[in-house]
Amino acid sequence: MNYYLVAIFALIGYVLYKFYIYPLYLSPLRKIPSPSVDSFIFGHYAFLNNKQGEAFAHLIKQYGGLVRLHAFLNQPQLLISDQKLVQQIIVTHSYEFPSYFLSETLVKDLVGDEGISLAQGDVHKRQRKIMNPLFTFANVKGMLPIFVQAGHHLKDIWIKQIGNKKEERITITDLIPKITLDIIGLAGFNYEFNSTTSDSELSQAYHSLVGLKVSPLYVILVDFFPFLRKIQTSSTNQYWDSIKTINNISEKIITEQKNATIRGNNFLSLIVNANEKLPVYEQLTHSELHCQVMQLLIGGHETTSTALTWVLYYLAKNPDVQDRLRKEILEVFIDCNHSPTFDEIDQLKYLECVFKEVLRIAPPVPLLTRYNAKDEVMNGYVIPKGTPLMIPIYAIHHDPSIWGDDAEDFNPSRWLDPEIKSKVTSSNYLAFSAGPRSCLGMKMAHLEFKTLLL
Ligand code: HEM
Repeated sequence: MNYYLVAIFALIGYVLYKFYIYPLYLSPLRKIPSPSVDSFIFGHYAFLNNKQGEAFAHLIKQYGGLVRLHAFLNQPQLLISDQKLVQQIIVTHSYEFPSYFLSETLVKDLVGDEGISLAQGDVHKRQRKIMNPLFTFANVKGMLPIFVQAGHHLKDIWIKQIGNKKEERITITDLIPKITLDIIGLAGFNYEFNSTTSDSELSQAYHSLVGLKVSPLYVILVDFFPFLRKIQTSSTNQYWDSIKTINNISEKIITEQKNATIRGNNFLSLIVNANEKLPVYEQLTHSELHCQVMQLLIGGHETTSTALTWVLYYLAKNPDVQDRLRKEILEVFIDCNHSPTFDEIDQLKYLECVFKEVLRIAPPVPLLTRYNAKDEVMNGYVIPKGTPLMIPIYAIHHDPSIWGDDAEDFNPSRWLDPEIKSKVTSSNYLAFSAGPRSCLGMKMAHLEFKTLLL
């Protein structure tokens, strides 16, 4: 009996030490400024769960560029907005700060564990060396007809909705993700989702996967207890069925591209072509290629769709910006039926400002997460290896010390202001991140966004 009691006390003592005493009173991180912890179990989670971007902005203002926060069971994390540290983490010493995922298990299920965003160190360098030269404007220019056609399609559907039903309001949030999914299908791997008219098998599987409602607690617990995903429920069945369908179709797409005698100008074809010319030890393996399909699908459509949705919101709220943009576009495109060329789109300087401004005020990726692979010293504090590090893009993009007192306003003209231009760096404008892990599809997003707005 006494042994049981000792065991129970030892367990309670261990839990108290690991999840309360050590993180809050003994860890070297305790010296870093932090708001008081309001929940023994959830740390700062309740506070951060609500409007996270604004909560981070508030913390930075109050505590500075390096702030300690506590996640579930008080596990410490750092919020880093100090520009020198941001530069070190994502640009100069990027490979010493690998990506951190709240649930690596779920991410691996979803995109596979060999795609570029999960690859680390030398594997990432090798994958990036192959893929980087393919995501250029030269290749993206060839995709312009896909963007133009998608833009016309979107316009036709909206005109029909407004015209027939005489509606004053139409819902735009349903259609934009469908259009960007269709675009990445064609530009990414010559696959027709046709998601505005009918749901293809892949589109159904993809939507059923991303539409799954998963509680944040489940996301955390699944890394500790991966078997939770194997318990048969309607949600886990839907989860595995969708993953299986996506994997089967990705496999079919890759096999088709590999066997094709004439290859197109989509990213997968370009990758397969480049890959074949490399010595075997440098090539992407079959399963690495397989993972890139899901990678492009996820990276390449949710983000652009979010940016397009926000820009339409801000244009609706700011008719003066809308008028100025329309005027600029009409000056270049006198004939509405003329198909825009890359050079014409490139002339539209105010459109460029609108693009940059919407990604500043509403960045589709509002937070970058990393951890330090070895012990570090940051601003004089010792950071034990393995500490989760968060770079709050949204909060940095709303910092008045960089963007001025109107940081909260949608003001594309700020990008014409030489003072603001001189302050913008790769450590404070992070819509596409920066350094070796910066967005691979930035140029595509750029041209796709602008073409759809025309
Ligand atoms: C407005 C649109 C987009 C935004 C704001 C955006 C933003 C980002 C950001 C911030 C990252 C870095 C993530 C991190 O380090 O954790 C990233 C990575 C990535 N993006 Fe994008 N993205 C966009 C569109 C696209 C498109 C269209 C594609 C594909 C065609 C794409 C493919 C990727 C890939 C493959 C990575 C991983 C790169 C690596 O780890 O080396 N993105 N994106």
